[in-house]
Amino acid sequence: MSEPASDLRLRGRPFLREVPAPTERTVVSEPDPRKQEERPVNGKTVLLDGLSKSFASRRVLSRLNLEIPAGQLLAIVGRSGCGKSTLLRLIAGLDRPSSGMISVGGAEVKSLQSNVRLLFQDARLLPWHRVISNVGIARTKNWRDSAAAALADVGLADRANDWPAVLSGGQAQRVALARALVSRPGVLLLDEPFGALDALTRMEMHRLLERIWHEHGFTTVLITHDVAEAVALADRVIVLRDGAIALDMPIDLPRPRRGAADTSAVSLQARILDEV
Ligand SMILES: Nc1ncnc2c1ncn2[C@@H]1O[C@H](COP(=O)(O)OP(=O)(O)OP(=O)(O)O)[C@@H](O)[C@H]1O
Repeated sequence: MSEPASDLRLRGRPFLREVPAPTERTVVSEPDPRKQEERPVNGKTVLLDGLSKSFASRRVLSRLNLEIPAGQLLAIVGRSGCGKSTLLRLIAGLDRPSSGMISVGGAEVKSLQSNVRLLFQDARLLPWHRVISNVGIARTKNWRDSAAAALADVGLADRANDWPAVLSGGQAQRVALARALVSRPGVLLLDEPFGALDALTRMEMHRLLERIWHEHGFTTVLITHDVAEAVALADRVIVLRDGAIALDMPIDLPRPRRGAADTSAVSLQARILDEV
């Protein structure tokens, strides 16, 4: 089937654009609803096929089958210890399944994937490198330019020469996000990335993630304990329980979303909580 002309045009767009001078306003700006259809397709499809994982005799994940289409923002919720981080580590290639298979963009995951990036609750910046060097840590060709563009994308161009120690928690997480974006990932895996942030910073980070995800089009898997966060951000929410998928629910709310002000969001949250 031939692709729509708009898709072809957008694929030609540079992934990390030069953006106007960063300000807090740039960072928290919401996606323009008029541009909802103009999404680039840079994401990779993630496929889990009969995926199981056990540690010694304890089975944590049991024959999971799941297709995450390219560019989708999927949230995974579930009780502590249900296997969320284990699943993310398997997708990233940090660990190997006990049985079954994972593929990213059609290629089986057998080791660490260069087009998959993982973000944790703590930013994990190297304290002996300045911010720009942390972002460009892979030292690819023209790393300084691409690191500066990624920092501008998260609204921190003016902090390039700071040390990580002087950043706030939210700023450090934005630097970690820039470091993930600089390699133009096909898949971004987020393991409770906003869990340690205060409520206002968390809301800012939600809008930042939504904008960047919308503009770049990578596939995103977000792990969260926070059902409201899952419904606010995701296209689809999965509940993991007893090593299996207990609920797989699309979130069809229009973007930008209004969070607590949206009564449909609240009823979706209640349905998810019933299954957790
Ligand atoms: N390397 C390991 N060796 C042995 N057991 C492990 C290992 N990693 C995870 N587990 C076990 O697998 C189960 C799932 O752990 P996991 O960290 O994936 O849960 P989680 O859903 O992410 O929990 P939380 O929400 O508390 O972070 C737990 O019982 C944990 O003890």
